[in-house]
Parts: sequence; structure tokens; C-alpha cells
Amino acid sequence: MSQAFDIDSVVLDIEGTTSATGFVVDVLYPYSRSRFGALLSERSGDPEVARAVAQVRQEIGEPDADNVRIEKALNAWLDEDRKATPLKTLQGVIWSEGFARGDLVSHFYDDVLPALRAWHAAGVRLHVYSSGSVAAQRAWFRSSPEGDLLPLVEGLYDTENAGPKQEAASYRTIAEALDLAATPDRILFLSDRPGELDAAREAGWHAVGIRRPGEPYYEQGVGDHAQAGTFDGITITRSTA
Ligand SMILES: CSCCC(=O)C(=O)COP(=O)(O)O
Ligand SMILES: [Mg+2]
Repeated sequence: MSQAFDIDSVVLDIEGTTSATGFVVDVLYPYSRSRFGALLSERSGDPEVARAVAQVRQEIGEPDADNVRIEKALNAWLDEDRKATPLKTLQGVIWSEGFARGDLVSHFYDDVLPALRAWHAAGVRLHVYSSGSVAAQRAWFRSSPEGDLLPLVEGLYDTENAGPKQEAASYRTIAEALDLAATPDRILFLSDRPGELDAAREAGWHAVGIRRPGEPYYEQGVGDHAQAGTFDGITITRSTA
């Protein structure tokens, strides 16, 4: 079904929405898993690594956990696809370097880049809100199969600078950052996960569930939210009146 919106900003989820979960799980996850050990042993002095390690220790309730125990916890979270903030921070460090080195190139569904370019050309502001860290998001958009897409994107939000994706307060934080706290209905959120769509709607945003065959949430659906199978079915304009 086709959807039309006259809004100011689109906020994009990545995994399952712009991009395939299979790529994240089959390519990015093993890439990070095989590098956690070296990161923990060789880079423990990096402030970002140290901060994430402290968060892991706190989350597992073991203030003295050594690197072996930290790596075990990270791998267990990977196995259960738990989107824990310190896991995402450390993955972001590893993936950013992998993208910069040319080991990794990001994935976008075929309908996504034409739509993002059209919406951007129409003056619509584009932002990202993903469980993947801001560093990972930046590398992801910079290293696409069609080159650097970062110029299309204005704001990057994750569970650290905005909060958990299933809580309305996180969407209110983002609306404030976009200068749209008083008019949250000028924001459209696109995601595959019903809990995220619920939270965005509770914050006053428009929300459309993206249902792509083969994605984990395809069968479950998106509850009573508007839905689209691809970005082709979503028309967005931004009137300034
Ligand atoms: C470039 S982000 C990598 C994907 C990832 O790790 C992730 O957790 C994405 O989750 P999302 O919130 O975008 O569904
Ligand atoms: Mg998602």
C-alpha cells in the first residue's frame, strides 16, 4: 500500500529496514567476534574501550572480570543478538576500522538509496536511529556500495545518546535534538520492529513498519501500524508552510 507524508524529518532504523539482518549477522557479527580478544588485550587504554569494558563489568555484575570473562560475555550477547550498549560500542570500534581498511562494505536494499536521494533532494531531513553505535552508523553510511552517503544524513542517534529504542523518552530526546519537540508529528520513523514503532508513536511521531520478506519480523508483522514492503511505496514531501 502506498503512504504519503508531508513532514520535516525521516528517522531510519538500519537492520531490517534499510539493510538486511542477514548481512549484519553473517558478515559483521563474525568480523567483530574474531577481533574482540585483540581489542581487549591491546587497546584497553583507549577511552572508548575502557568505558565499554566498565559497562560490561557493571552489566554482568562482576567488577573484577578479566578480559577472558569480558570476551565470553560479549560472545554470549552476540549469540542471543542482545543489543547491549557496550557490545555495540566495541563492535563500532572494530567495524569502523574494518570499513576504513576496505575489509567491509555496507549493505542497503535496492529500493533504499534511490528513495533516500529523492527525499533528500525534496528537502526532507534524514537521520538514523539504530542500536548500532554512532561510530558504526557513520562508517556504514560512509562505506556503501555506492560510495559515501554521509552527506545525505544529518543526525545519528544510538542507545547511548538517545536511549533504548523501545522507550518513548528516547524518541522525545531525538525530537528535541531535531528542534521538533513541539511538533513531533513532523517526524516519520521507519523500522521493522513493532516495539520501536509503538514507542515512536507514543512520542507523537508518525511511524511506518517496514516488512521485508525474509527479515526476522516479517511474519510477526507490525501490529496496527501503517506498513510498507519497500521504501518505493512511501512518498515524502516537506512543505515549509
Ligand atoms: C551499522 S549498525 C550495525 C547493525 C547493528 O549492530 C544493529 O544492532 C542494528 O540494529 P537496528 O537498531 O538498526 O535494528
Ligand atoms: Mg531494526
